[in-house]
Amino acid sequence: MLKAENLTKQYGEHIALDRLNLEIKAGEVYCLLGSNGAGKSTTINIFLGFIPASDGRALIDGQEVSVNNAATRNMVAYIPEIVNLYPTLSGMENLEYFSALSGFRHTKQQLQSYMQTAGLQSSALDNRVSSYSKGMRQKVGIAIALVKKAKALFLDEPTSGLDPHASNEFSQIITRLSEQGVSTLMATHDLLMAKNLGNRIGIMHKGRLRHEMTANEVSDADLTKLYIDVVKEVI
Ligand SMILES: Nc1ncnc2c1ncn2[C@@H]1O[C@H](COP(=O)(O)OP(=O)(O)OP(=O)(O)O)[C@@H](O)[C@H]1O
Repeated sequence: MLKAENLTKQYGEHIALDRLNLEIKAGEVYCLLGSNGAGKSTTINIFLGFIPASDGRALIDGQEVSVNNAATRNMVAYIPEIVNLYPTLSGMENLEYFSALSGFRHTKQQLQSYMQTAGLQSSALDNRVSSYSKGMRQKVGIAIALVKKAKALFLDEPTSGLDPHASNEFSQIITRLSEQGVSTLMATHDLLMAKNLGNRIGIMHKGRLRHEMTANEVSDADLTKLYIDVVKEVI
């Protein structure tokens, strides 16, 4: 579903992403770990078509991503740490707006049911987004992904700053979406979350993917050690 082939991003002399090769199947949750500046957001931003690759290719469902490719953009949803919504509109109005922007027309009832699936309490639907917590904004982000029928989800440190309950709720929703075949690429600093939510884990350092593993082949302690060894360049 998602494929990176020798994906490279260079800023002048600086190589932010160095020949990344990655494949994520339908329904798979892939967690990218790595210290600040490792290249995680760069990878996500290229897949989203926000920035062009300097070399190599990013493919979504066999189609090559480019900054102007509306076809790949329509297949994806993006949830960053703080979901960008219109603060003076309500959650429902935001959902309605983003739904229309993606070319979908839904009844109010359908939109409400997407919000419900995303876990947003019905009493908050008509409140202005400026009053929403981080977790509530993310639920609207999930509802937008549902409305778009996104095939791939890109998450950039989505649970950073969420309380454990909100973070757990978020994981449950991602798991449900993955069971429905949605592929997820998530950048995170949360090793425990990567282990619990991810099917596969990659550790990046200085633009390169240094280690890849399936989540259930590694213990929490081993993952921590591996991570530290990679970022300290012991291995
Ligand atoms: N617009 C830019 N111009 C120059 N260098 C950039 C630009 N954007 C990113 N970089 C560099 O690219 C490298 C990778 O950055 P990236 O944001 O992908 O890292 P990251 O793994 O997401 O880090 P973090 O965990 O801090 O979000 C870093 O060295 C960063 O300084």
